[in-house]
Amino acid sequence: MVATTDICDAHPSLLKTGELRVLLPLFQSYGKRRAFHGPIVTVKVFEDNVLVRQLLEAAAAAYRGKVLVVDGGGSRRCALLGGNLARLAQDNGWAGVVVNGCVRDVDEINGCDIGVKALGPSPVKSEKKGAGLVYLAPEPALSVLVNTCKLLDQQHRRKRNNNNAELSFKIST
Ligand SMILES: O=C([O-])CC(=O)C(=O)O
Ligand SMILES: [Mg+2]
Repeated sequence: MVATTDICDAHPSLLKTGELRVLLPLFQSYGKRRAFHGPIVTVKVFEDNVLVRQLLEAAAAAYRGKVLVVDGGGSRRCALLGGNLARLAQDNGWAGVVVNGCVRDVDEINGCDIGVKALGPSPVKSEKKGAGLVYLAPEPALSVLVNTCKLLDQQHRRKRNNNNAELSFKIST
């Protein structure tokens, strides 16, 4: 595994242009893997984790080794991932999950052989209405290293700019 520090040192120009960006040190580590990496799949939700479950339980070969980025808008009012979802992620071969939001069942998540980064714990479960968006990566070859370093935003931005890559999954309330 390449250290994220070494990636930053090797690419100062990319850091300047913003093509290489690092996570702010806001994330806590959960799960057995503190460091993990992989191409990302991004789901955007707000206080509702139905789409997160749909992705993690899909058992699709295409998701093996990938990192699920859950853009939960930074809400700390409820959890978007818990022990059951973390176990699904592990069993279906995801490398890890990054949650811009909270997790619950922390002891159960810590028993899973995946990496999870999240803002913190919340014991409160989320809504179950199924609102949100899933973004598919237009460049599946673009990998990310998730430790303290992220190419995630870059990929996320490209996806936002590419309408074809944005799949409206299900919006029903
Ligand atoms: O059901 C949820 O919202 C999250 C949860 O507790 C789990 O994954 O175990
Ligand atoms: Mg639970």
